Amino acid sequence: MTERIVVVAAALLDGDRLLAARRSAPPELAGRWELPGGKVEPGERPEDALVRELREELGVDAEVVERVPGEWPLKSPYVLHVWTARLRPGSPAPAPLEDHDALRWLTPERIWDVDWLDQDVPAVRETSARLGTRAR
Ligand SMILES: Nc1nc2c([nH]c(=O)n2[C@H]2C[C@H](O)[C@@H](COP(=O)(O)OP(=O)(O)OP(=O)(O)O)O2)c(=O)[nH]1
Repeated sequence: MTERIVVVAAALLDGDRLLAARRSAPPELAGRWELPGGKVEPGERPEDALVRELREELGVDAEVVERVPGEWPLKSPYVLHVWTARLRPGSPAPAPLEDHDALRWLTPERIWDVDWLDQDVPAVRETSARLGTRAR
């Protein structure tokens, strides 16, 4: 059985707005939008991996809030886990430092304005449904 590797991604929130990031690489993913994050390293807690990735990729100081239940398959052997997160007080604003060339804060009604990676669509749908439910 192939070992599966977890990619942790953030539903980074500012109030009801969600951050979307446009990939700049590799070529097959470039130009499409994703939830920022990356691979969990061996022995690393997923929450720590996410905080590390958000610092490296966006230059932010973030805290993880909670896991969005579910697991979505990516290109084998990767699977996607999503956690909600928010910026800590005093954090710099996100900037596309690595892997991305554009960022957008999306309000709930704008969530489908960007061209999400196909494999991210179910994860974004589940995340936005849960956020919508909680807000009501
Ligand atoms: N971060 C992230 N990666 C995703 C998403 N959807 C998706 O298919 N991927 C893929 C792209 C990559 O093949 C893999 C993780 O990529 P990554 O490039 O962000 O991870 P990383 O920073 O740890 O990678 P590396 O450059 O250090 O190897 O998962 C998503 O929403 N967020």
